Amino acid sequence: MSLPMRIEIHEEGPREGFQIEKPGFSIADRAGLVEALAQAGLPQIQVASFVNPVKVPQMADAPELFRAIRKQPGVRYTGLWLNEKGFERAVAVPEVDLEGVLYFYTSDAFCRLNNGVSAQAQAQDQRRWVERYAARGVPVRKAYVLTAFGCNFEGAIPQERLKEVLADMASLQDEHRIRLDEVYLADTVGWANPRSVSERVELARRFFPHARIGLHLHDTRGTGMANALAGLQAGVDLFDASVAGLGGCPFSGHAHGGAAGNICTEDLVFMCNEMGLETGIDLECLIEAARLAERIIGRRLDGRVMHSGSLKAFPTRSR
Ligand SMILES: CC(=O)SCCNC(=O)CCNC(=O)[C@H](O)C(C)(C)COP(=O)(O)OP(=O)(O)OC[C@H]1O[C@@H](n2cnc3c(N)ncnc32)[C@H](O)[C@@H]1OP(=O)(O)O
Ligand SMILES: CC(=O)CC(=O)O
Repeated sequence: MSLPMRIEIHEEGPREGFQIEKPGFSIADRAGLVEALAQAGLPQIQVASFVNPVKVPQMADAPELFRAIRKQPGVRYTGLWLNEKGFERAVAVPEVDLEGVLYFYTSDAFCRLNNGVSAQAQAQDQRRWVERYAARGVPVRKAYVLTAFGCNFEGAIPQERLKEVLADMASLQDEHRIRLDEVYLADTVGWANPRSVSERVELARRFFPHARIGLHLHDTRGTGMANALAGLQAGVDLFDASVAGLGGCPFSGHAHGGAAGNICTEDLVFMCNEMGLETGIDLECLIEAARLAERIIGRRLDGRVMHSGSLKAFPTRSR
């Protein structure tokens, strides 16, 4: 398959990144980071989640954060919620660009920890979410399969299990006469490898031939960028990523307690640029945003290009 020429990258850092850092980062700093990311040309930024503040205190001030951001036209500022209470809290904040997203899990154990229900109950509940969103006039175009490759509690997830989940999603789509335009495979805890990425993207395409397949990759075990490349080679043109490689789910059972960040936005943009793939993102401006994230967090972050610099400093290099 030929490489897609234009790649769409959605930024997850303000939500994914800060959900796993210690609580207490100021609204002003986090709003400033969101603004810097928008300035760099990220078309969609996940700002915060509306989850149980007892479980994730880092996100307790999501409404205030959304309100503090000086928004830039054309950028979508999104949020995440996992239950009705969270959705209602998000609806009450007009600054949130609401999108109806469905979440399916292959791993029952992870679903129980993260979402408080079995994977089967969660899948069943997605039917009710379609109705909830319809009642609020929020279109449902997007679905995620979490732990689409593996899970620290259940181990490697067989393709057959992913197939079951995709088949269920496809039947929900038919039952409710909706169209999932974007179907994301999420490697929640870094179990994917380049081969499984190409095989599972292909599998997802068989169930959703008209949808764009997206990838939400974590670089827990160092295969993140190789997995992204495998995605590109399989024709994927839609990625979630996180500035400076921040991120990770606090409920995913990391063996050593460390953050297991998403693939790094500026490293992905750098790779795309060098491969001649268009992202619409200003890399130098994004590197500055990553350095801002590092100053806010107060320790060296995992991104590579933010430390090495891009190749802009070498103007005579022939390509
Ligand atoms: C892969 C990823 O990175 S996903 C993002 C990372 N993961 C998460 O953020 C998961 C966080 N988990 C949660 O928010 C929760 O466990 C949920 C939403 C899944 C389920 O919530 P539970 O805590 O089991 O809800 P439950 O219905 O038992 O409510 C317990 C209390 O929390 C409150 N609560 C529950 N959800 C929310 C919410 N979204 N916002 C505010 N308060 C909430 C309830 O009102 C209740 O309060 P009370 O005791 O004063 O009555
Ligand atoms: C929504 C997510 O955060 C997805 C994941 O990491 O599995």
